[in-house]
Amino acid sequence: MDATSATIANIKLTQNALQVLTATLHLTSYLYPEQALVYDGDVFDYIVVGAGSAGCVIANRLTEDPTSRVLLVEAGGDPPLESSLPGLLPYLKHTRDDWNYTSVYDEYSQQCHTPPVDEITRGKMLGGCSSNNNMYYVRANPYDYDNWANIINDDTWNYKNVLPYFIKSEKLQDPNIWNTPTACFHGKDGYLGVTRQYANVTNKYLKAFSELGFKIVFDSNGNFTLGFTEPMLTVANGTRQSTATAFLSPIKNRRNLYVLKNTLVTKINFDEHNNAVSIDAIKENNENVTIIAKKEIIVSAGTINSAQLLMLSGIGPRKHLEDLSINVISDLPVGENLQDHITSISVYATERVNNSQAPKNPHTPLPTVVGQVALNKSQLNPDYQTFNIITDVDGLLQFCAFTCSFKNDICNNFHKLAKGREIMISQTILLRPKSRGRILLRSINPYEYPQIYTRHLSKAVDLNNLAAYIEDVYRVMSTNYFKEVNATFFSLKDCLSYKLGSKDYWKCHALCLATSIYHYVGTCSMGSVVDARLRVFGVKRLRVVDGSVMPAITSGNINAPIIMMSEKAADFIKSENMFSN
Ligand SMILES: Cc1cc2nc3c(=O)[nH]c(=O)nc-3n(C[C@H](O)[C@H](O)[C@H](O)COP(=O)(O)OP(=O)(O)OC[C@H]3O[C@@H](n4cnc5c(N)ncnc54)[C@H](O)[C@@H]3O)c2cc1C
Repeated sequence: MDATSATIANIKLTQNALQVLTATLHLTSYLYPEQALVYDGDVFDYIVVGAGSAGCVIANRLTEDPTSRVLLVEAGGDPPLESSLPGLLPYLKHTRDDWNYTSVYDEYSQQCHTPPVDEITRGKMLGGCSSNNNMYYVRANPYDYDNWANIINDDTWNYKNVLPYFIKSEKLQDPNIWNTPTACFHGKDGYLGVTRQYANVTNKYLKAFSELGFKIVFDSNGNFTLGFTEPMLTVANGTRQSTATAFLSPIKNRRNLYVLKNTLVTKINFDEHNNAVSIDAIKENNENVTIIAKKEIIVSAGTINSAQLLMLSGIGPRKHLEDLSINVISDLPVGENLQDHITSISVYATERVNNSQAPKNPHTPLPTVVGQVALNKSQLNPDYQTFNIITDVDGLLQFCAFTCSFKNDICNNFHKLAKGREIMISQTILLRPKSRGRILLRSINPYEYPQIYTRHLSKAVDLNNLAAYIEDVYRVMSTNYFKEVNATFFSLKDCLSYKLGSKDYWKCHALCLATSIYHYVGTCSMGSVVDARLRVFGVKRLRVVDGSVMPAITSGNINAPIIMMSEKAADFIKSENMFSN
């Protein structure tokens, strides 16, 4: 068996062992709300569909009013132990807590992967993708929110109006940032625990990037974010702060909160005035139920599933719905405008190390150096982001073979070169892609996965930019530290028909080692599917609140922005329903 196949087999063994442990000992269930007893015809004030990053926040905030009965329905169950422990992150992919979607084959963008399609990991559990994401806490740039305000021609979402909601959600646990001028950008009374990483091993890499002229910033979520630093994380007290842990655990005994797990919502029903009045769902015992919402239904099923559920319910492009004999309630471009952040991987070996190291601490993610870079030095918003993970040969192999599913020959070659060296896995992320994908239903069966056309790098400008950005990071090879340790850059055999360092080489490299970082947004965009208060056009009492409503992807990781949006949406819902009963 080659090194790559052996690594995959080991990961699968460990995954199985962890899943059996969690399932038989119910190791995590005490942390989360109990399964609610809900029956056909039951009535609630609000129904929230999907307990992911957004849904948990909404359910928390709506149940602050003790007179509101809120039902939160989730297709998955409680997050397993390996979700709580940040260091066990690599074991979460391809489990029963992952929707395990794949994209439609595009003959172009995933040719160095096995299989040659996007594997689209999505959390299927309380907390959704916040329970299996990489935990980077990034608010993005003021430019992003001012851009949203321009696109929708409404100041509701400009930076000035969103900043208070980032602060509201946050519980920053970092004594150093509290003593800096950027403290005013942070919150201490929110639910979401946030810490900054401190790892000595990153110092020499930070020094190398600063030698290239990049600023070293201390607080990556302050007012000036361009430069290099160690990341902020949704980790506190050694535990992942998914929205399930942060927003549901502390309120699990609220009497007006009902959480129905392992239940798939299959349709939203409307009355003759186009009011959303109830949901159809299939419970874990396969019982079909219809549950009534007196005030509102909030769809927070994520960028893929919210689009699917709306279309199954008659909200979507008329022609597509009619082709499937779905009665059209509102003709809207649901499923279009799919956006994502694509990264390309570069690998550098630095100093010689003894790779037979002690087991890693399960409470901490791997040390990382993060950069946000604008090629044009007068620009204030970044063109690319780079996560440089410091690891060893085993970490590299796991990342290459399992996390990214690159082909065996690529990973085996990396393995050969990496033995006995410290490794920097550099992910370079195209922050504002021009390529757009879309989602279409495959059938009217709610269990059948939709067709996901990611269309990554389908616009030539995206590949050109990505190639330029990895070339920019490659300059690190010229720094003192990289020279001192005789660093090696792992060039790709598949691209060596081009001269290493040429534009064509970088394009070939960028395309081959391109992989999604799972930041799917945009399929129920503000301005085209929902209004600025996230109400679905053409119907009443129905809102979408999750990543799908972003009109343009933000220039950074999207979990913190989605939590911010949910905090803000909860205020919209409360204020609009204040006097209804
Ligand atoms: C592997 C990975 C790594 C990532 N890393 C980072 C990172 O480091 N930092 C960052 O900021 N972002 C990261 N992201 C992105 C970010 O976590 C997600 O974009 C965000 O969590 C999505 O939130 P959401 O509320 O839109 O949807 P989700 O969190 O996906 O929530 C949707 C929920 O709805 C449920 N659901 C769906 N359909 C139904 C239905 N019909 N009935 C009932 N329930 C349903 C789902 O099971 C899920 O729990 C990552 C994502 C992934 C997958």
